Amino acid sequence: MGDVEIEEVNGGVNGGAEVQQGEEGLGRGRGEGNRMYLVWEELTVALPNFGNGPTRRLLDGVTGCAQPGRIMAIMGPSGSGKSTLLDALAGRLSGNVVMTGNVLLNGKKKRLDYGSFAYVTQEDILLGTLTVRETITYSAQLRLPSSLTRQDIDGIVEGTITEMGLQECADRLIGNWHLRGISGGEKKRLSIALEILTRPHLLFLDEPTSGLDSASAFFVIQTLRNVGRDGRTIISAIHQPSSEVFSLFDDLFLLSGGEQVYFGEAKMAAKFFAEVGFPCPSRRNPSDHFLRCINSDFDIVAEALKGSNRITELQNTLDPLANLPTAQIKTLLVKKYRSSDYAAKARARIREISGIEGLVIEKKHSGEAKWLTQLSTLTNRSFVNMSRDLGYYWLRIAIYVALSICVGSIFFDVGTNYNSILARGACGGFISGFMTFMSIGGFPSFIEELKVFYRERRNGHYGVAVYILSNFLSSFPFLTVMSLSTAAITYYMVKFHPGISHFMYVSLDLISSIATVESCMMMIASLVPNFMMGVIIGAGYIVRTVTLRNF
Ligand SMILES: Nc1ncnc2c1ncn2[C@@H]1O[C@H](COP(=O)(O)OP(=O)(O)OP(=O)(O)O)[C@@H](O)[C@H]1O
Repeated sequence: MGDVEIEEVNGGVNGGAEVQQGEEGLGRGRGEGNRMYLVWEELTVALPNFGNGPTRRLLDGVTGCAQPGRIMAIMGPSGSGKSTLLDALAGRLSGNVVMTGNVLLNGKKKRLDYGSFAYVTQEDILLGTLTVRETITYSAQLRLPSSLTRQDIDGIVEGTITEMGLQECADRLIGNWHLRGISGGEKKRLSIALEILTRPHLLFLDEPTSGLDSASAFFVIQTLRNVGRDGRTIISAIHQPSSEVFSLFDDLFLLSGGEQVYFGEAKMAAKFFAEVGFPCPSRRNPSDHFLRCINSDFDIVAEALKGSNRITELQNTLDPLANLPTAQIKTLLVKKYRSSDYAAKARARIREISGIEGLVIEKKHSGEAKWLTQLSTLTNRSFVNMSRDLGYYWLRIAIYVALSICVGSIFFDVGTNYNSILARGACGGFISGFMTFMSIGGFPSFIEELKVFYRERRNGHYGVAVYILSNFLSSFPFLTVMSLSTAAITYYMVKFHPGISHFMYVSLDLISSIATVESCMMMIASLVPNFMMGVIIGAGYIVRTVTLRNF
């Protein structure tokens, strides 16, 4: 695939001009500003087994580097450690693994801050109740500088929609458990669009083409390549790209079982394989060939099937791989690579990059949108999500109304004499208790929103405080409607007589009317998960800091 075609497509994206205009608005010209050189040396990630057998190495002393203006593919069979490598570089490893080795950013051993890079995860974590355009617009409002006008932001949003080929589905809902929405491939492209929106200087992508057809995969990687040309550093784990897609990558990092099989220029990988004795047949996709050489997961099956007609037939087509188990091929490749010119070249490149100093690592756009803008955007987004998600509040409101009618019927016109005091107390206790416990009904939707919060927080889109406050504000109208409707119905059924002078009646009636009481209870119930989340995140920070210091 030649560069001519790439230029043509690039020029054809009319949104590109708008994005460029937006970027100038951000004060970033082509190739200017924050350049990120990333080096990793002897990186090992181990999973301690705490007494039950040996420690498992998920990555085994891998070394490589990524440069601005270049796009790197991390390839390998399933389970070879691609996501683990991305997580290790981005400082996102989970707490149960131990990392050793160096990760240098612009020559310094430095942990990547929230907001200094973007990460597109393998799983698409989105709010299903929003449309594609709304999702990108809210994200732009949250992160782009408040100094940009509404038209500038709209221009950037439309440009990104066009770049990712999302025009057709721009006004369709993403979809959730009760709404059929956009396809898996469209969700994937939307996830990428959200992260390239602000043109991050360092971008990690975990399998950005999974679920995409070959044409979409080509356009997505081509867009990333165009983004990279502006001096951005792009690292992407990828599963078996087509030969056209493979040709778009500048560098290749090949992993198998956590071991480094190759690191260097992507176009030289085929030459390396040929030199070791495994040339890529002329009509085979090079990435297919590499993976077939190093995927040893099915050696046992192949051994068991040896001799059968089918496998012999298959073996003939696979020549020269036919007579060697892939575990041996992999070991040979790993050994040969270490002593090869490609490894020497890579080491020289790494030494050169490690010496680069003095480049400032600034945060991406975090904090560039004003706190108040973030608060109003998040509140607005959360309110729209709550009002469109049946499970968040509407189902509960319906249940509360039905319940108030039932309870009101039981205690209908219970009277105001001495004997009704206990009945009124029971009614109040039942309603307030039920309302409090039913708040758990909103949890599944809340958890979905929480996942989006985690993704955005880890990419530095906004802070914890602004999220908690926005969540509280957006839920306020629903809690009020819920409490007042329940109170009003029960109130009417039980028949409150405000003229009665007996203090006991008045106070018990007040409880049974519950407007104030459950409002408070519901608010507390809504605040508790938020508060607990704050505590968990705080504890996470402390544990993470202590763990990192230990390395
Ligand atoms: N935190 C962890 N705890 C336990 N095992 C882990 C952890 N992280 C990764 N692994 C294991 O390490 C191996 C490599 O996982 P990883 O997700 O990096 O592979 P991958 O190459 O990205 O695979 P795929 O292409 O299927 O996504 C897997 O066997 C996985 O189970």
